[in-house]
Amino acid sequence: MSTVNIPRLDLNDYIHGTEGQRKHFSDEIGKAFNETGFVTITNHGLSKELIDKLYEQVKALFALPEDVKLKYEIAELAGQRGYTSKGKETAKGFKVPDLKEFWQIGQTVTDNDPVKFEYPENVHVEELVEFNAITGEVYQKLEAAGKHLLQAISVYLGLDEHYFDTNVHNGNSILRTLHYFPIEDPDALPDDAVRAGAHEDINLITLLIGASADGLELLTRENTWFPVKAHGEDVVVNVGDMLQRLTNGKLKSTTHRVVNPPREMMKFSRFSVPFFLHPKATMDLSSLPSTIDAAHPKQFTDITAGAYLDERLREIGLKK
Ligand SMILES: O=C(O)CCC(=O)C(=O)O
Ligand SMILES: [Fe+2]
Repeated sequence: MSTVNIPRLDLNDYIHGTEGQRKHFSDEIGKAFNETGFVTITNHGLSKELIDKLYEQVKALFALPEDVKLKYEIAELAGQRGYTSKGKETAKGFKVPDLKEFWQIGQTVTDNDPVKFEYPENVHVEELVEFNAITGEVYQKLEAAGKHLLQAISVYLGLDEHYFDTNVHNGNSILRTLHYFPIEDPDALPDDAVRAGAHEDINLITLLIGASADGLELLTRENTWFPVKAHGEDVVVNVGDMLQRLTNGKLKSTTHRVVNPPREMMKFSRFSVPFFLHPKATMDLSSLPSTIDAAHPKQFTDITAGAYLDERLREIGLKK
């Protein structure tokens, strides 16, 4: 099995570091995103206490009776807010849906930005008094960490450090809390049913809490699957398709999946919480001219973030 280098980087080095530490951080994240598309991050701004509280809430949410959860599955929202039940999302190219249920939380605009009229309201979980406040706090902290990461990436790409700032401010990011449910009868599973089928993320970058649980794997350039492991509370960050398009493939949106556990572990749940960092719908994802030359011809058609998201949600079955 080939080994993959997923560097562990300290976000403090970028936010509060010396010029040398900041440059080192930008170089390392850029190099990793160019090679494997994945890094792990420490000092991301989420305390262990907040992460523990988050998981308490997430476990309580999915433990609610099915009929209560179904109250919060609202077809017009295409899974973008509230609950999405088992069997709804199917990775592109797969026939059998993923073995998961999830809940999504979106942007809260607190200033006068007219974009607020474009976003649906978040869905409030009446049964859990702390759920919305805690997930809201996690959303803000991951968004803040994500903005710093994009600044470091901008420097690596030779752009202004604040290139992404205005598009990410009040962007269409999504916090997804995920439950891979227990499989009571593994023999009854269709052959190709998995927790999360091989896919690439749609957005700019993804920040994932909970990758310390087994199961997440990335596809190497040699076409082998490699397990992604994170220490304790580290956040795993990977490139999504929007950043890959913008950089004409210089930064790689790496295929990944969540495999089923060994048979004796099938009766246990797995939880994880990815934050999909999206820009505003109006952001132009046309590849940067600096990433196109004779050796790297233009690979993607020009499209805005909003139109691209729409296309992708239809492909995975969330939007009709
Ligand atoms: O659950 C995980 O570890 C990863 C989930 C994931 O890749 C996704 O939801 O896009
Ligand atoms: Fe993913």
